Amino acid sequence: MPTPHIEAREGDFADTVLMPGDPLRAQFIAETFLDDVVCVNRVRNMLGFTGTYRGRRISVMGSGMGIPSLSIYAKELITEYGAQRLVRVGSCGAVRDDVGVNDIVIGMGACTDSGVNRTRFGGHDFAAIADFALTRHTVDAARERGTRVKVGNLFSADLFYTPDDAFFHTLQRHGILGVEMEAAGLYGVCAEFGARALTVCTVSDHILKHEALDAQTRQTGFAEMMAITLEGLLRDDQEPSHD
Ligand SMILES: O=P(O)(O)O[C@H]1O[C@H](CO)[C@@H](O)[C@H]1O
Ligand SMILES: O=c1cc[nH]c(=O)[nH]1
Repeated sequence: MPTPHIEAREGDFADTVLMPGDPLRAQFIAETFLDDVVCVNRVRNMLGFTGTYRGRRISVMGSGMGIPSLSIYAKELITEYGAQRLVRVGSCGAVRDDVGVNDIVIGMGACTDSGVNRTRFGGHDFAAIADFALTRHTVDAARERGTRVKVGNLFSADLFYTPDDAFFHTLQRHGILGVEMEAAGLYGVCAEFGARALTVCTVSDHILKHEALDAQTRQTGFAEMMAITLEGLLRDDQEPSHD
């Protein structure tokens, strides 16, 4: 059962795993939002925890940065530990005028410059999309809390330091809500191995306006994103249809 990257034993993970990029954010989420928390992975310091949220067993584990790192963990969580729902809870950069720092965006789809989904999909374009019911339940949870979220396309970049700034204007023109580095990979892995996926991000910086949150806030400052994600999962438990 343990893999080269995860030391947990069978049953240590819940069927639902939250995946921030930052393992210290995973620890913060576990300690802040979950009860009865147990640490289930320390390999490579990619911290993983299992606890309960309002009585519902939930795990949280870092994915690392970028699609290759996330793909290893997501695949193993599904095929070795039985994960059925993987929700990335990340940070992203904005390019649109109407998306600002601290806004919450939900990745209904994710474009990418990565080749991983073509590799797994016979060389063809793969439409990397979130699970619809999970998306709907999270949006409903946000509405009930009075929290505004934007739902649409993310862009999952291989390079954090994009060599050509003009590309950000292309992303803006195409309505991209946020630039991050994992969602398209998560959606591809979950499609291939049969799990349901969603990405919820808090905007940590505006790339074109040169505004940014500091590293500490990216580690511990995303409470509202966590609240709507966790409440969305409880709603999804009550109506788990794949509509
Ligand atoms: O804050 P996280 O969840 O790591 O997400 C974003 O931050 C990292 C880059 O700084 C990338 O992983 C990107 O996707
Ligand atoms: O990947 C990321 C994350 C936050 N901000 C960015 O510009 N890119």
